[in-house]
Amino acid sequence: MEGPQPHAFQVYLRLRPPYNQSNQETFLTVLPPVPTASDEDIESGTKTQVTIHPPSNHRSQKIETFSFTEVFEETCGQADVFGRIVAPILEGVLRDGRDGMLATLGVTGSGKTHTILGNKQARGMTQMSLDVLFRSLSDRITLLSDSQIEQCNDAESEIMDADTFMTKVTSVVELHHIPKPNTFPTKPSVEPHVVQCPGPSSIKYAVLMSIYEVYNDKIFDLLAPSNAARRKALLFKSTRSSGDRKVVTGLRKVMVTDLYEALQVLGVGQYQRSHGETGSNDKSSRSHCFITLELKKLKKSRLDGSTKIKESTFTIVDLAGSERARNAKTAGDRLAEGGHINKSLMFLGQCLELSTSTQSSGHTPKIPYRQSKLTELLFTNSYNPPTADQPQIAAIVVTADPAGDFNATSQMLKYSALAKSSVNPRPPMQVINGNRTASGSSLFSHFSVASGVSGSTTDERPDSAMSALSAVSAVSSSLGLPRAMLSQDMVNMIALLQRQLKEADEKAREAEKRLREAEKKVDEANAKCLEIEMQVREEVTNDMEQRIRLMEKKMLMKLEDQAEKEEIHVDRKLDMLKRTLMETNDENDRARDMEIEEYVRELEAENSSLRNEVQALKRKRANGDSPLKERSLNRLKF
Ligand SMILES: Nc1ncnc2c1ncn2[C@@H]1O[C@H](COP(=O)(O)OP(=O)(O)OP(=O)(O)O)[C@@H](O)[C@H]1O
Repeated sequence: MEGPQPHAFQVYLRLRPPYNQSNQETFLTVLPPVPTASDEDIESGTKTQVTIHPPSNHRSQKIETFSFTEVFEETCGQADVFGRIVAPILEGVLRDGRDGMLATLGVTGSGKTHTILGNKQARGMTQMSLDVLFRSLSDRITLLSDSQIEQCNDAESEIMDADTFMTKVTSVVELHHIPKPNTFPTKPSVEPHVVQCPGPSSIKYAVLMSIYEVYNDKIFDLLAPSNAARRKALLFKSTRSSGDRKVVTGLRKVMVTDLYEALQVLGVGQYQRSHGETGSNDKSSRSHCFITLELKKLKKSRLDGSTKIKESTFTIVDLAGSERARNAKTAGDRLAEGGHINKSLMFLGQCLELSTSTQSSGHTPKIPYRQSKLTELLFTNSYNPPTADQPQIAAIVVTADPAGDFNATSQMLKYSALAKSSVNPRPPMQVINGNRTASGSSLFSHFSVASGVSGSTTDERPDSAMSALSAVSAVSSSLGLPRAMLSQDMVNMIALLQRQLKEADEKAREAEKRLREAEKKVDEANAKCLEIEMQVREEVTNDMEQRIRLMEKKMLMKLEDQAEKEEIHVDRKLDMLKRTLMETNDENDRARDMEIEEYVRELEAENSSLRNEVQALKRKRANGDSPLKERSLNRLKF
């Protein structure tokens, strides 16, 4: 079954300031507002184009120009980006009940996360959006009742208020990772952007916040904490109310009622997001993160008291950055993650390229967004399909580092720009006799322009055939002389030069055609290389996973073996101990027996001496001696 028609995006370019203030060489130049832009744009000075100049040692010296909805230069701050891009989207979500989406796309380290989440000093688009949202809704904010939850939840979501959520997560999420109010940056201010929500004050709003990530092409809930190894991937499917549009099911959604609660939930989501250190960024996002704010507009019917719920969603997406394994210096898990990231971004590139060419050409080709979870989510899930009276409001901010990786940045601009053109600069021609005087050079440039000798590959060039007559006129006016003052020799020479120029022009065109063909082949070869790189990455990943499983199995067997040996060893030791104990017991018994024998012997000796004594006494009595008397006499002796 065919899904809904995917949408197209407004595409902005944001350049990041240099990493350090030293004079780094940059390859991007922002062009002044162009006359082809609307009058309004020229007045407000909106810049929409950049050119990219390859480094001098690069294979191709083609200078390319890319057009965007607007280009934000290095000096633009978070407030500028918010005011120009995000505030209008929020206005559409809050005031008109439309769905909106904001995503950042770029090479790793180019400033995607900085734009979306800011840093310790400055807020990002998410914090500023939440601030505007709660300021605008102020006392209209409410919680959904149980029956309302049932009414609007058919995606198996687990909906709860912020207090319940915080008590559930504090046992899992380390407490110091949950932000405290005094740790939130409050700048830049969002003062001018409060939106007036239409309708009577009886209309209430509930805000549901969910955060999930696409990691290795699987969707994981970032608000449902669980052990990384046992994380359960969520399903992306159609539900009763979503029709043929798929939605992420089984998400935990938190009803937030103020900025503080929302920022705490955001903190938990960020704590659980997959990050890693790469050679290009010390805290690189290893997943695509989706922050979703669902606005439920509750309107009570005066007739039957029932509540009508209208929904609009604002989705903020922080995409992981594309990277070259060589630059990112990744290995193992990081390399496999990088493979998945690059693959999903390659599919996104294809879809974007097709959707922007659709915008400029007017026809609607099929966009292959079903190739990955990321493109499916970005192109269909984040909001309801557009209709004639409800066009989508979706923006992609492409972030670029003008002093970063030239190849990766140029590739990124190529597939995200709304329009592009290129110029192949040629080595400058020598003026006859090498005398390049001021008038000589202006004469030359006049020839070049008049005869269409420029490197442009666009269709600006007029027909290269120029009559000798007009060439003579052009030269005479360039020299500021009347035509009649030019000698016949000069006229002949101009005609000759003009013919040579025409031939050179044809040769140049031919060479240019061949160059374009060669470039096309190089592009195709690059795409093929990328595809092969993806395949190899996948094979390496699978191979590695298999090896790890095998190693785990071997290790397990070794451990079991070791445990068995340990057991036998312990048994033996026990036996020995028992024996020793028994032997010790025997020795003790023997000692005790000897003691008893000794004691018995002593007793027997005493017994026999007593018996002797008794015998002696008996004998004395028999002799008439009284032993008692003898004793008394003995006593008297003392
Ligand atoms: N416009 C900017 N102004 C000031 N600092 C910036 C800007 N953009 C990026 N940075 C800083 O550069 C560093 C890298 O930026 P960030 O993490 O946003 O890159 P990223 O594109 O999200 O990278 P990855 O894809 O690897 O996650 C951060 O320290 C960030 O604060």
